[in-house]
Amino acid sequence: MGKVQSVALPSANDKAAALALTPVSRETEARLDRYVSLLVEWQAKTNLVAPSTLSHLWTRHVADSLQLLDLASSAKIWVDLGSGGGFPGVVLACALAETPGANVHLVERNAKKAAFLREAVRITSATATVHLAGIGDIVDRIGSRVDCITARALAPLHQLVGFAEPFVRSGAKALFLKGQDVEAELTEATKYWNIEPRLHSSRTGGHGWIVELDRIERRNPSAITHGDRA
Ligand SMILES: C[S@@+](CC[C@H](N)C(=O)[O-])C[C@H]1O[C@@H](n2cnc3c(N)ncnc32)[C@H](O)[C@@H]1O
Repeated sequence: MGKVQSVALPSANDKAAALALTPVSRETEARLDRYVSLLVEWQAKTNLVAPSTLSHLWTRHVADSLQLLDLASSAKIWVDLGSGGGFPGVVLACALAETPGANVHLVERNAKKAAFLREAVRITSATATVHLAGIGDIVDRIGSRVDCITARALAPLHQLVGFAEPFVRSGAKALFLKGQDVEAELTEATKYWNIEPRLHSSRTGGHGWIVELDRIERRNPSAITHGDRA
């Protein structure tokens, strides 16, 4: 007999706590409900989030993503790098679905995860474009009219800054969700880049930080090895 694994599903209490931290409209809540159900369904066959985080998915992942909206309240065109299971990109797309002209570009190189993202966009009717591609290949495809670029759990900060540089040079803001090692990552990043980061502590508690960047200039091009680029 095969072993039956019990999975702790997202709880109503967790959802209530998340929406108290980051309130949304009823329409957005309905879209997020559909997204979370789909994610739980797919999680059985594709690893979209760490299984240990499934029981507090709303606070750990959904609210973590939603908090970015207040830091770029007028942004309409977003690019989420390494979207994986859709954090923060699909959550942002659900919240922006009623905003005229809004679109979220979801960049993901893993075909299975990109398929999940397409299905999530379809069932939520969110306005988003899924790019099955490596980050280095999509800069030209997306074009320069980008208001905000995001990434979560993708790469060390100095690499993220490199990914974001062409967009920020054209006027976008970068918002990176980071963990407790943010100071060390900033120290490393400033070896390669002139940046003036603004740090926001995460509304969802823990040791999370959001790094906000409005300006990126390369400090010493020869210091960046080829392997740092996607
Ligand atoms: C650890 S997951 C994080 C996913 C999501 N952002 C989150 O916070 O839950 C990183 C994701 O980035 C994708 N990824 C890594 N490097 C990439 C690249 N160069 N281009 C596109 N996607 C990439 C991986 O396939 C993976 O799905």
